[in-house]
Amino acid sequence: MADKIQVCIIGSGNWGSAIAKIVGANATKFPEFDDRVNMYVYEEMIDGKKLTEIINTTHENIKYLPGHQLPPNVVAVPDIVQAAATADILVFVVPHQFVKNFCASLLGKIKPTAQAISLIKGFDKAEGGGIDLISHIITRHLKIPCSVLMGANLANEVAEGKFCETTIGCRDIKYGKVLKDIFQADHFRVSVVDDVDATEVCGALKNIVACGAGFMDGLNSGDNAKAAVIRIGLMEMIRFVDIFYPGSKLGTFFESCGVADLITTCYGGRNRKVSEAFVKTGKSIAELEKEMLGGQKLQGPFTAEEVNYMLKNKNMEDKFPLFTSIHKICIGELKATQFVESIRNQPDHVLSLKA
Ligand SMILES: NC(=O)C1=CN([C@@H]2O[C@H](COP(=O)(O)OP(=O)(O)OC[C@H]3O[C@@H](n4cnc5c(N)ncnc54)[C@H](O)[C@@H]3O)[C@@H](O)[C@H]2O)C=CC1
Ligand SMILES: O=C(CO)COP(=O)(O)O
Repeated sequence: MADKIQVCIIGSGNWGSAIAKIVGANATKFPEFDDRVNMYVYEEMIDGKKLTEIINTTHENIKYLPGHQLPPNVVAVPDIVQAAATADILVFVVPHQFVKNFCASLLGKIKPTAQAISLIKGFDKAEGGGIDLISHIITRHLKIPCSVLMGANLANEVAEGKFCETTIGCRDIKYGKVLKDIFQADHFRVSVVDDVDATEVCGALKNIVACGAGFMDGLNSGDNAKAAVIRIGLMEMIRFVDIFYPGSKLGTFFESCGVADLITTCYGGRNRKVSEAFVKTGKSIAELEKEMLGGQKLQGPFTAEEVNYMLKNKNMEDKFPLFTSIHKICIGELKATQFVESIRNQPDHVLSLKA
């Protein structure tokens, strides 16, 4: 057993639970993997019962992915160190605001040979006025390599077995093959690329654009206006990568992590849904997140804030009018009705990214 690859999933929200269905099934299907997959669950009480106990007896995460059976070899563990201690692959899938705390708990407690993969869409503020990629935070804190998996992957649809594609960004081709084995399914098709940073940045930035799409829906501005937000959003995503992650490839935007994720999130995602309600109800985003998402977390407004923190520090807000106005609308500095006006004039930009 000891020579088999052990996988641990860190996180058990909507996406964490959906991906556990695939990872759990693949762990039993391929002989190189240990059957048992530990899933770290942030413990909470539901109707007087521990969520971990509910998952381990009913094999259903009744709070974050109700109505779906997890494979019985996926074992819910409330102690993160115990869950991860012997793992060879650590799958990070928690809302991005919590990742640093989890890394701190794991420091020095994991196998030094372990590898990580982040499914987390978001950034963190870095010292000195910039932003950090989540995979870089994981690598820096835990001193292990970290790949990423990003794509047009609304969790409920993936859990229902509906077809989609995804992108794994991995610098080591041999290891990319192992990751493909543990994540790919008939309905979940994996492409592996080596453009890791751009893959991750796409996943984070599209959540900001989805808020803009939701504002347009809330304003009843029509499909053309929403399409304009998606197009301008894509251009700002490309510009962002071009400026801050030079050497990335334009082709990455045509993978699932790019255009496809942008489209699905702008139509079917939580960020879109809550942003529409924000415009229609006048309630705050935090209030609506609580009311509408049953404990699930929004990433877009935080990401908009993190990106704005960097753009402001670099005096570059005017190069990214869509990202900037979405942030300002989220924090109440700009009215949603001023959204169109704020994105009417787009800056010129000559790309240096190559296919
Ligand atoms: N849900 C989706 O359709 C997709 C989500 N993602 C990304 O995956 C990441 C995780 O998202 P989800 O699994 O959907 O999570 P979620 O949005 O369902 O969030 C709930 C999770 O947060 C945990 N949590 C709540 N409060 C906490 C606290 N104080 N400390 C630590 N953990 C706490 C809960 O235990 C639960 O596991 C995000 O970055 C998201 O953008 C990526 C693709 C699809
Ligand atoms: O990342 C997602 C789909 O790929 C989910 O987006 P939301 O967080 O907006 O639901």
